[in-house]
Amino acid sequence: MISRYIETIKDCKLYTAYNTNVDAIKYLKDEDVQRLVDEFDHKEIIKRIEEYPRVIEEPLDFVARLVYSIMTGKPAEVPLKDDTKLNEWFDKIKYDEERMGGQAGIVSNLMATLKIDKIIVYTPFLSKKQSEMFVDYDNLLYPLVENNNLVLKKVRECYRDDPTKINRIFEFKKGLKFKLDNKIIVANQSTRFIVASRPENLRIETKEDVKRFLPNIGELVDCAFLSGYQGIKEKYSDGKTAKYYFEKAQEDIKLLKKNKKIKTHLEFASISNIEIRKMVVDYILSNVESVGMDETEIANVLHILGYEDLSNKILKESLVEDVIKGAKILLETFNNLEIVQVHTIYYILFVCRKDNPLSTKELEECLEFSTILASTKAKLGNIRDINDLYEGLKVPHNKYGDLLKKIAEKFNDNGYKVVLSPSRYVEKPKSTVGLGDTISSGAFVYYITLLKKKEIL
Ligand SMILES: Nc1ncnc2c1ncn2[C@@H]1O[C@H](COP(=O)(O)O)[C@@H](O)[C@H]1O
Ligand SMILES: O=P(O)(O)OC[C@H]1O[C@](O)(COP(=O)(O)O)[C@@H](O)[C@@H]1O
Ligand SMILES: [Mg+2]
Repeated sequence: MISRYIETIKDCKLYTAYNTNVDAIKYLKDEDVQRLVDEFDHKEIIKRIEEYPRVIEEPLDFVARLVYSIMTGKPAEVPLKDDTKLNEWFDKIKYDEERMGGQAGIVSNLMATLKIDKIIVYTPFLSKKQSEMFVDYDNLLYPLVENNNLVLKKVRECYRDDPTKINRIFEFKKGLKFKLDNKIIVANQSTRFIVASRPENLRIETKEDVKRFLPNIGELVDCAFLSGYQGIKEKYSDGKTAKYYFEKAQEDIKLLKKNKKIKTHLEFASISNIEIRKMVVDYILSNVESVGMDETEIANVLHILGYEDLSNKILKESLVEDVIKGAKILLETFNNLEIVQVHTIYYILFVCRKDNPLSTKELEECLEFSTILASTKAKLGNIRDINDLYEGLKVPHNKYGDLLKKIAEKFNDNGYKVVLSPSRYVEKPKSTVGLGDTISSGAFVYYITLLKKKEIL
């Protein structure tokens, strides 16, 4: 089974941009969280949770949002104010591990390890340390312009004198316990809380030299996996605005598709700034063929599109029926979209129009492959070799799987194909950061290669 999956994707050629960073990971234990909350007045933490800070401007904001994430069992990402003192406060924490982070970085390493034909990755910051986070395989290349020509080189040979962007990741396990204002808080889910650094001089863009060659890069690949737009700020000190960067990002997609109609995927992320979230929808979602997101993210998009009740219901009740309704709304709203992929703890879902060239069985195969990738990464912490996937395969589908599949099948009507694969849920995951990127890219690459085999690409 695994060898068949790997054989299927081996011809795929992928472009990915924009975000890479170093994830400094702290695996939180009960006593770490207790010590952290005890540094502050518990009543102040509770008050700050109610205020729901959308940027971490001081340590109390961080503690409040982390506690909220633990209480709700929901993954979250909150940007950190670009401030030296605040960074120093976070640097005092002893992290357990450093790893490749960012959608483009994670997807590059995963696909290079799975031995797909070619990955071209572009990222605006590429320090020596960052370049060394990439796996050292010949199928993973970086675009450079030399003597006015586009050249592709191994990423590790392409580093520049750039800063290294470090995100701090706080992983917590189901059952983690601490006391807040005399109440015991227990985590009902294992997940991660991301403190995302937002350096002022990091611009989510393709620099002019490489940008000129995007149509050539598009010709060299079958598809593009794009993400990192959550890192765009509303305003920069040099007067540039989010609008400026979103217009450029939209241009990039058009340039990639100029010479060859490649398929593009947007990987959504948790975007706390509502204006930026709206711009990702207006400029990017409206230009791609595929989108991947988690349950909270689809709820947030629906909110932007004016479906407040459905959005709130998804956030509160997590019903698969509502998520499917939401996915159909996205397909109705955006003609450009051909496939919507949503991942949650219990399932991974594809919703597409009835005329999608892949059969429901083929669509299910894409999802099945991605659940194995997710369970492997959750169990081992990382995928270092194709043979690791046998570990993921040993993890059974979760106990709600049959019920969820039956519900999803009911939505397979005249207009749509709805396909669901239950997750292979790892009870005690080694880590959870990057699982969403792993699932989405696995399903997307598999989808693309099946289209390619049918000569639709
Ligand atoms: N413990 C887990 N076992 C298998 N799959 C898991 C586990 N925890 C999370 N997942 C999957 O990963 C995504 C997370 O996606 P984000 O984009 O990072 O929120 C989750 O929806 C599950 O499908
Ligand atoms: O928003 P940023 O700063 O680009 O960072 C994105 C973050 O999301 C990740 O790519 C993980 O995403 P998922 O857990 O959703 O797969 C981290 O590695 C990274 O720290
Ligand atoms: Mg994600």
